[in-house]
Amino acid sequence: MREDIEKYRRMSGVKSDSFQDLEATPHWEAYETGVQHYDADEYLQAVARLEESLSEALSALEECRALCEGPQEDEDEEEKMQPGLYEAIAGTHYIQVLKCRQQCVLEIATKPGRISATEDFIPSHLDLLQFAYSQVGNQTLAAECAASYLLFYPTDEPMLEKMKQYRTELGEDVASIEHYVQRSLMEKKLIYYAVEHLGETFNDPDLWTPDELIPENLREKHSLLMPLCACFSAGALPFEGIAVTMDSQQMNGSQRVVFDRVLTESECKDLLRLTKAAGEAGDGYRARRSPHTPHERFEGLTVLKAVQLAQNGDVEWRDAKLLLQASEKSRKIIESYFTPGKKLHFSFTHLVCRRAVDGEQEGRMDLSHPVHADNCLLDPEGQECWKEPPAYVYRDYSAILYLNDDFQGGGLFFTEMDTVTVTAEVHPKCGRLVAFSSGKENPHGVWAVRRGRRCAIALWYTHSAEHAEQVKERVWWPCHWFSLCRPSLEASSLFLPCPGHEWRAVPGKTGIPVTVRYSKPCPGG
Ligand SMILES: O=C(O)CCC(=O)C(=O)O
Ligand SMILES: [Fe+2]
Repeated sequence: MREDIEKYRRMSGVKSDSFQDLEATPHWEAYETGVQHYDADEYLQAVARLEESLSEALSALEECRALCEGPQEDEDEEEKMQPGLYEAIAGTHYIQVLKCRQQCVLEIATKPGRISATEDFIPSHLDLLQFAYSQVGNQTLAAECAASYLLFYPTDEPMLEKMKQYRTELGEDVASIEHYVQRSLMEKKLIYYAVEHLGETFNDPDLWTPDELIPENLREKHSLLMPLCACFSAGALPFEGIAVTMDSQQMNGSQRVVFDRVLTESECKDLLRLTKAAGEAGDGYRARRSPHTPHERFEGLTVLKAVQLAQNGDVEWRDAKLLLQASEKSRKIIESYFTPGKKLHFSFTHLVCRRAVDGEQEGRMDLSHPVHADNCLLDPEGQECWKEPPAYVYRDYSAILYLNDDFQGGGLFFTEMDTVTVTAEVHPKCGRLVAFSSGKENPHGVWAVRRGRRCAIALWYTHSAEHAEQVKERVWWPCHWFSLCRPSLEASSLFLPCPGHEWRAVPGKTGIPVTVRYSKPCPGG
């Protein structure tokens, strides 16, 4: 259904107000139209709608807070110790009321029908309003919004800078936000006291809570929830000959990059040979059509399947090995470029081809892959991307390593959150690796493949060891397949020996096997 809506949205003459959200609440309705006006540089309309949204949101918040009074249900109650009188009053009742009040901000920041909240909902209103007011020449109100924003983030440099410019024109009316912030801080203080001394737990819904207020042993956990600030500079790459062809700036976005010469022509040829097996025996969609469009056939092969095929003698070992090497090489490049010092695990690896179905290309309006983000559900009207299932929310970085260019169409493109304003395009070719963060900052899609077959290795990475790709971690690969053995692979206790070859693990100091010895090299090794 989402794809259908996206298709209608692309049709000429269809406007955003042709779609009506029957579940919208007053503040959400105002917020979404406010943001749309803001994005269209219509600042006068934007301020009106965002002011309305802010005031509706604050009154929805009051209503929600009022409902926190009265008996509380505690899901964990059974497991807790029976409270004494003091704990009963302080912990079981009062702290529960405070926690409930604190959670209200999540309730109002969650769009009806969604399960996750928009981060920083109230402060982001102030940020947008501050800019919009300054654009319409109302410096006094812009200053008020900046001052209100600073109540949440008192050390925010860009806002402090703006504040300096506005200072002379500053009005006094920041009272409602000041009250909101002060009251919330008092509540947090009490809750964190209960967390430290009464064994309470608390998921702080706000990003702006000052560190000093959070007990030291909880700080790191809180900061993990903060948005990741990735490093944009290329730095030295661990592989020679690889070039950065386009960076975020050249691609008009953030956390986007294109590398060339990651594979040689002959490596592409070998991997394309493997894709033939993907068509015949892969774990894509076999003879069925693409999951995205009936005009294309989609073939896929996972790493585990490639190994199984190699074991059965259906594909060459060295081609299966090349698939693994190429994915590891890409992982290293991307880790060193975007997150130096912070481990990126494989989340999923798929060798995929999209083939135009003969005779069905006339008047195609569809895309080979509709516009989407890789770790959240895009909501173009709301200019949001919901990090909730069925999206793969744990994916942090995405990459596509292209194998060929002998087809028509099939370009990768990035858009704004509206899914229609194209900001950058990447033309696939052998050895070209495009990588980008998997979130809402990078909506992307693939133009229809109108002729021929477009093949690539699609790669997704995660920081979360918990969500690391099971296949690669389960398979014990021969060490000589890599120039450097991967600790995560070495530490694995299951492995898949090459047929007829003996494998032996040599325990390291910690008892974890660190080396793999084998009696004879694997075929193709
Ligand atoms: O093949 C491409 O260029 C992009 C594919 C993609 O975005 C995806 O599979 O999520
Ligand atoms: Fe994608």
